Amino acid sequence: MGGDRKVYTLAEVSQHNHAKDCWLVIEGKVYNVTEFLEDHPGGDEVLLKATGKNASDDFKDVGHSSSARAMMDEFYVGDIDTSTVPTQTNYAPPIQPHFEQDKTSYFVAKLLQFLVPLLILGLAFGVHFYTKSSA
Ligand code: HEM
Repeated sequence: MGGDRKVYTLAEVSQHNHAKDCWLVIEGKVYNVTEFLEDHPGGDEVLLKATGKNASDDFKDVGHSSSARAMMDEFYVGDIDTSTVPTQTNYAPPIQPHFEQDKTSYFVAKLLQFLVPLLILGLAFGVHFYTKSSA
């Protein structure tokens, strides 16, 4: 709100990280919640811990009400330069390489585990009958 809509870097916002001067970054916007710390139903501690980073997920995880969202306008001081925020909220599922790999070698190993004892058995029988008939 107000006349000067500013774009801040995360480094700038991060300076305001204590009880007497507390700024938050939520969904691309910068909020000065210093005056709100004492009144926040979730307490000042969580807000102070959410400074210096993208607090969008923290904010969303709580499931804030629409009236909580409406209150935010009051504290809005500007926007964040998103290029200065290291981790975006886009969630990338972890890659599990050992499950995605080619399964051929695993299959061959299983096949051998099954065939080798059979081969040995067959060989033993073969030798047994061969030696018997030739004796
Ligand atoms: C400008 C930003 C924020 C505003 C205006 C705000 C406002 C509120 C309001 C009005 C409530 C009461 C419940 C509701 O209406 O949803 C609430 C609860 C809560 N808030 Fe926030 N909040 C803000 C940011 C945050 C952040 C960044 C966090 C987490 C790091 C947080 C954590 C919580 C928690 C844990 C509660 C639950 C309290 C309880 O149910 O006991 N809030 N907030």
